Amino acid sequence: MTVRKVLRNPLAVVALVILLAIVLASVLAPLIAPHSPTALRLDKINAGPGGGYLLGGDGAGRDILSRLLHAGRNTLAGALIALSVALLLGVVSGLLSGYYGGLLDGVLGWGANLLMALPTMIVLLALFQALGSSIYLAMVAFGVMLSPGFHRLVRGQVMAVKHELYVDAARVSGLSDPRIIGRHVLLVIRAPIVIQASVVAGIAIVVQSGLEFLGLGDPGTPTWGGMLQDAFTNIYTSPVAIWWPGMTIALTVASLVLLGNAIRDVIQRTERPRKPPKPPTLPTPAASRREPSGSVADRLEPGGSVADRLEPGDSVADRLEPGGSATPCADELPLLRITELSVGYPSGDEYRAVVRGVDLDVRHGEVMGLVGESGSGKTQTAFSVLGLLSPGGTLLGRSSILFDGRELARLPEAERRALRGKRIGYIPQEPMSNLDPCFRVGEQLVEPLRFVSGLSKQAAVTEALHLLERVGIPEPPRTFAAYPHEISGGMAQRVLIAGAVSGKPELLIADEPTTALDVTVQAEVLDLLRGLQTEFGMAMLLVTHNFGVVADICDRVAVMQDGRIVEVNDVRPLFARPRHQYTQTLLGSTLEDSAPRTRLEVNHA
Ligand SMILES: Nc1ncnc2c1ncn2[C@@H]1O[C@H](COP(=O)(O)OP(=O)(O)OP(=O)(O)O)[C@@H](O)[C@H]1O
Repeated sequence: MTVRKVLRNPLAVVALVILLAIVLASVLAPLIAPHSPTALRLDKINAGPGGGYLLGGDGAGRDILSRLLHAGRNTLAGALIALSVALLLGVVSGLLSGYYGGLLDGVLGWGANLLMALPTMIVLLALFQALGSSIYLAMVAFGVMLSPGFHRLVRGQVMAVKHELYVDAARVSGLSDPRIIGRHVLLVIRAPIVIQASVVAGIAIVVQSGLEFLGLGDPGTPTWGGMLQDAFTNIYTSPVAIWWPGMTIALTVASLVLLGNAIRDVIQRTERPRKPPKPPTLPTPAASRREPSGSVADRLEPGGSVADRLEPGDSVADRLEPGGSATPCADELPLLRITELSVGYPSGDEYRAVVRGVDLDVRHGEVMGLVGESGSGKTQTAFSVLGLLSPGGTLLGRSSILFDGRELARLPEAERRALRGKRIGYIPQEPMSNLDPCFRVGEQLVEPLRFVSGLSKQAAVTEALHLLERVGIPEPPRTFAAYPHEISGGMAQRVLIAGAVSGKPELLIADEPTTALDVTVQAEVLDLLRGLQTEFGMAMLLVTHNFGVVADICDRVAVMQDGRIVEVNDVRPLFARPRHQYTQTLLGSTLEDSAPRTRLEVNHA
């Protein structure tokens, strides 16, 4: 597909043809060169074209055409060596620096700066002096000297994309760092790498030829630079001879840069195919591992949706049916026990605590709401459980997060990653930004199913289609084959919900899962979440600032203010008799904002 798009650019086609012709002619030199590159004929010294020498003879009476072809092999091989070394060192070190940062970034950055500070030409001349006249060795050294350019470019690009939500989403789904770097990061930054690579290849040819023009390099090996030197020496006797190596070098370098530009343009173009390829067919229920449990549409009978249940005259407390709270017996060990959780970020010489001594239990199979105004620390609490605090964020003091009896606060990253996506699922706030725009929806579901849940490719596709159907996507195969920009926000959130429950987690963390959606879709998504939670028996920690959402879906609720939890209670008594002044104020202000809720009994309780 990319090749076809590149070929639509006429300049790129010309560049490609020239480059291919030069490379092919060089590679096939032993077969197509009319003479040996070293054969001498005294009568052809500085001779013009003719007499079997198509481009004439050089200062020693050798066939210029044959030498030009053989020289191409050596010069292009030298450039390839320099480019490979620069790419390998620069791209790998840039990826590691940008992705991991910290000390590694410091050390690699220092190395890159040191290399950049060295005068390239002088280092290469010293190398020729010390190691002899091998141009290939010089090109290895030149590649090392060029690698900081790639390092800086890649590091900057990685730093720009590594905090994209879809990279976080890949991390939350439990994918390993090498996989995230290779698939979600490297793929996005390949365009600038391509253009830089074409420029570096051109520079390598020019520098190599320059060194040979100065008389360095092996005089016995034909090269374009060596030919330039010979022609320059005889410029008054045979002025045309300098054209051939000069033109060849200029054409090769120009073609490389033009082609690199065209490929970059194609890669960068965000345009997606209008018509997606034939989507996979939905397997029959009999072939599936799980019985499809009916679409959301089936389950949303008239009056059955959350939206339908919200009558303007209803109070929130009324909507909570007696017995709706699934409070397990008190002595059961909770699935998640957070104690004395404090999270701090560096501020000057000390840490500024944004979560301060939070104690919170989430029991097996219950939905725990975490509410509070913006900035109260809800997301930081949830991210502490996921192990995904922003850089600099640290658990302070005696923070403890026990998940199913395991201490997460001190768990090595590899073991934490094994929990994410599998035993702890996550649904983010902004559905669109959490899907990688470069991949089809289906691929983004299949990937964690294969690499986190260990399914075969076919089984993962089957499972992904069933998940899409389960979360109420009307035509799963079509959505499976669509790119994120081709689906609506509500559909994207359903896709992310499908991804979050794909590992059948015991705990689902949802951070404002309905905030970015319009009201009707919000209600459907809440219905879906409740349905999935009941079906899979998952516990859920639901971060929200919306008491309506709490009333609809939560069993218990914890209220956060300024990094602390000020009140925890079952939903019904909390709405009926809020104990803490802050809860009363928050509840009051929420009710004032919302017309249907202004007549709630709790407002006057
Ligand atoms: N990377 C960071 N560096 C420093 N402080 C941060 C960082 N991320 C969050 N904070 C601070 O942590 C506090 C709590 O943020 P958090 O995102 O948990 O709030 P929240 O209750 O989830 O609010 P919202 O609903 O707006 O997301 C805020 O004061 C915020 O400024």
